[in-house]
Amino acid sequence: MTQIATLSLREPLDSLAAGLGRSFSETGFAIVRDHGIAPETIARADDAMRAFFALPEEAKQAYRIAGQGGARGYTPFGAEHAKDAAVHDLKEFWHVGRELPAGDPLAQFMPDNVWPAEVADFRATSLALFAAFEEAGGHLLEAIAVALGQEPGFLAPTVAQGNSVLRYLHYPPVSAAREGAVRAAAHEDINTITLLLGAEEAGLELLTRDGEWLAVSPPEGALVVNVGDMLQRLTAGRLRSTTHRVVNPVGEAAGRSRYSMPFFLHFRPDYVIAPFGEGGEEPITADAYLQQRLREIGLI
Ligand SMILES: O=C(O)CCC(=O)C(=O)O
Ligand SMILES: [Fe+2]
Repeated sequence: MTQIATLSLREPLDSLAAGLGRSFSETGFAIVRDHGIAPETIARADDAMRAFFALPEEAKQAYRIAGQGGARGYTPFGAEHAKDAAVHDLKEFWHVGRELPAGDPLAQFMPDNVWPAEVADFRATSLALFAAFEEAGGHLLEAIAVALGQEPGFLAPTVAQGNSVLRYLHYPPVSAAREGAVRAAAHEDINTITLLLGAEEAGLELLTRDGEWLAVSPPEGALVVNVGDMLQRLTAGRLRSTTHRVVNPVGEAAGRSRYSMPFFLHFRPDYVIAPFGEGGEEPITADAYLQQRLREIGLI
């Protein structure tokens, strides 16, 4: 039976690399403990996120930014759908991006953040969580580089000033769900790697190589880490970007909201993803690839 490996970020780099490499080539996912993101930082972000989603619909809509593909601020219920899916996902979300210094040329790819005036702690706590995710992600990328037979620092320049996004996700109670719609339809993540907090609340499932859905149930506070399409492309498929979904709860849980916090760690927008290994696809910049994929999911 397929198992998702559980690893500790405090393990020596070689053993972390071996564990991640194996897990990412088998399931595309791993569970990571001791990730170093402070519980207080997570709790504060969780409070800020819940306070925002509890605002009246009109207040939230004020933070929807037209023409940006949901890159920053609020994206309402019913906007995003999985590639080729006929119905929209049952979720609303908020995106926080990197804060760039004034005049940075990468600003052409990365719009400014917006902040909800109604939630005092939102900005500070979100930026603290972004930084903590980025640090944990950097460590994971060192292990991934080693797993790929490279120096630990090999991937660091590819994500320096990367176009990473912190997503606060709210899936409302499903009693009013539309026919056939699920919280998040089967999809693959677009980015390099994803670090997810909050998946203790049931629903996340991955598709195994045998074509079976396997529930992902991390212990309290652990990270779920998965490979995205950009890393799969860079490694010519050696590391797998695995299809996953969030199914609707049944029974008593259907009346409850589900909240989660994925951090989509991205390459620099101008980084050229030139696959190493045999059978890779054409080189393409991370930004061109992102735009292509956002069109497919209805965000631009
Ligand atoms: O909410 C979750 O547990 C997963 C969300 C997800 O897969 C995504 O937003 O890409
Ligand atoms: Fe995902």
